[in-house]
Amino acid sequence: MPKIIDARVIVTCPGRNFVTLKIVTEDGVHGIGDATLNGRELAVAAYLQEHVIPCLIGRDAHKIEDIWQFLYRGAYWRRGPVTMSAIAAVDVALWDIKAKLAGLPLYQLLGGASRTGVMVYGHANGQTVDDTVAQAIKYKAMGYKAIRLQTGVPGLNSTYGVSKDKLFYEPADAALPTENIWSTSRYLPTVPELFATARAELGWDVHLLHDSHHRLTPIEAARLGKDLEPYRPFWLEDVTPAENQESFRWIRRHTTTPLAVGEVFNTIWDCKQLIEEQLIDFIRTTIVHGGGITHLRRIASLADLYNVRTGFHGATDLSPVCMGAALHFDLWVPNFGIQEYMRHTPETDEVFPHAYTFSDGELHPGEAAGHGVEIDEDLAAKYPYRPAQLPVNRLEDGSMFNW
Ligand SMILES: O=C(O)C(=O)C[C@H](O)[C@H](O)CO
Ligand SMILES: [Mg+2]
Repeated sequence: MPKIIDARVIVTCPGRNFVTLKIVTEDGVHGIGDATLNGRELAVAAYLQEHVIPCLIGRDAHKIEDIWQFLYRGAYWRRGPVTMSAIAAVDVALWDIKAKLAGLPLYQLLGGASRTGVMVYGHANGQTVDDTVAQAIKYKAMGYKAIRLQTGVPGLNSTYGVSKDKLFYEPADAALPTENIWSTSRYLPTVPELFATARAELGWDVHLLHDSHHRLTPIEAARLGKDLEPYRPFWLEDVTPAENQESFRWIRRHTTTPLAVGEVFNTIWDCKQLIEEQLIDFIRTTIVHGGGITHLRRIASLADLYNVRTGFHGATDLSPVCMGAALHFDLWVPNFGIQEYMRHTPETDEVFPHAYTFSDGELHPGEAAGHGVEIDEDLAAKYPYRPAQLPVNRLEDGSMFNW
């Protein structure tokens, strides 16, 4: 058996913080998994170091399911983003080892390729509608078949999804949370205007997406969904906070705009009702925050029964290790929808050399054995951890609000 003899956590900050777990077996094979939880990186690192790694030493690396069950079912305190990100890191590192030992790219172990490439969406954003649409035109010229549109809101100093840099977006911008101001009434009219301009300039031969980032009430979300219907969005994302899954019944009653939810979910229990009642069209929970490949397989299989497709989260805070693993999953999963792709900085790409490639609007995980992503530990050590937290939102009268 490939016995686990070592496991360690590597924290590095090549532009932003990433937490990576490396597991090593007796015969020198290693696997890596992403454990990054934006703004809470060291909580996951400590959970791994103090509570998980001691339980891994001496185990058979091939027993992925048993180790997953040990860490999830065996634990009295289950679920939650810290726990499930730690479990995901172990799970992905073990799948990486298994595929390397088999000499196969990971997607082959899942069941083989179901498609030739993974359609991704890029991020066009700008301070104004015209800026955003100009960016979207550039994305289309780069070959993207799907583009997310986010624009500044007149009267608000900053808006979710609008960045200074045009290829990267990093909201965790300070050691203590930056305070932003939010106004739903200022925001709501901007999105239909953005989509009307985008369709006029880009035409209909491209998928358009938008993220409301958990800020609307169900009835406001229903209004926005209806207003966007003429422009046929691919999806409208995270319209309301999803702790209350029943809210989506209200939205569904009013609009045919497809809904995507779930980047903040951690287990199948967070989306069970949404999927079983067919209240959503795309599930966004991804490998690193959802317990790894082993658990995402269960979520995707449940979703498939109800015509819900995958649309994995892929912002810059999900490391190239998560992206690599997600792409193997995407290439295989029967009910694939789309994959988010926000490019990493060149510094990050150098720390995490990877086999995945972009061409013609699609990513491909490559044919390297394992998930195809490595970490250069010497280079990683040159970028020490920097405290950074996500922003918070207040309404114009000072009340705390969802970010
Ligand atoms: O990419 C998205 O859709 C997001 O909503 C990005 C999130 O704000 C980000 O990943 C938080 O860490
Ligand atoms: Mg989102």
